[in-house]
Amino acid sequence: MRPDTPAVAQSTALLQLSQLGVCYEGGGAQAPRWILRDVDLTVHEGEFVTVMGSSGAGKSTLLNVVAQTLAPSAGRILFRGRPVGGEGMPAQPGSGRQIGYVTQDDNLLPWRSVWDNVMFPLELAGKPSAADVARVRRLVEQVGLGQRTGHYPHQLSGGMRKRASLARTLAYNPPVVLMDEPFGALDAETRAQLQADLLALWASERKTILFVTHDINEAIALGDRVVLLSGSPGRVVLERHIDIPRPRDPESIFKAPTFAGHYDAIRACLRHGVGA
Ligand SMILES: Nc1ncnc2c1ncn2[C@@H]1O[C@H](COP(=O)(O)OP(=O)(O)OP(=O)(O)O)[C@@H](O)[C@H]1O
Repeated sequence: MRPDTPAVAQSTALLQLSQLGVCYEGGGAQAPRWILRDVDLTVHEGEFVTVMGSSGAGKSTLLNVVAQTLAPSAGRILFRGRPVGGEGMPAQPGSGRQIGYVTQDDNLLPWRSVWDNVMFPLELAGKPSAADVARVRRLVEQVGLGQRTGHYPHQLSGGMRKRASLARTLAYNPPVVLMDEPFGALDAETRAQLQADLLALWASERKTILFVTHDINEAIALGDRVVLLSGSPGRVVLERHIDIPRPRDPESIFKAPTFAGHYDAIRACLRHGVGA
């Protein structure tokens, strides 16, 4: 298999969101407000989907619903054909092994070393097996923290903290990984390196990824498909298949012959809120 290639054929629907809606109760005299409405989205096994949309379009809300930290007000989510929250599905992310969530904040425990942070979800689930420990050791190497396992979060750079957070999420081997602007606060060089490392991990770990970003270059460089939320309430207004061959180099993605077409279509849609 070529590196940086979706490991599983993208034909099996892993996640199916249909007619999904989220309505927040208004405080005091304020009326309830629909944030998302009629969101239909199918994510396939092994697919890397990047999610874009203007600020407040409901991207984090969408991830929260998929992660089950927030119950939808309408519609439903199927995971491998079964309703999320049903039998065999975890009640919360982290308590089961289906959906991992890398939030905007890394949420590393300051009193635990890198190794102990990464091992934490496995410890919560019981005594980690020798195979688990070996797997985590490999993961920590893969994210480039092999020499930092004894360091504490305050001794790490921003990029290293993101790497530790990613390794911790992958430690319990969830088939789906949700990532909410994980690289937003990093400098360009660190960001490009993390993007490349994430693509390599995605290929080797066979994950299905939903990745929120504000950066069009990042969305194109990483995604098999870019999904754009817009409107009030938010809904999917664009789904654009990214045909740029893999392996991709995020730093030079703009050199790909079809890059400009993708970029312009996404930017136009971000500006005007209609599908291109
Ligand atoms: N608990 C809540 N109660 C009421 N409104 C909320 C709540 N959480 C989020 N919202 C509102 O829902 C809308 C969508 O928020 P969300 O964080 O999903 O947007 P986003 O697209 O991720 O934005 P950003 O790009 O700025 O992170 C916003 O208007 C926000 O104020």
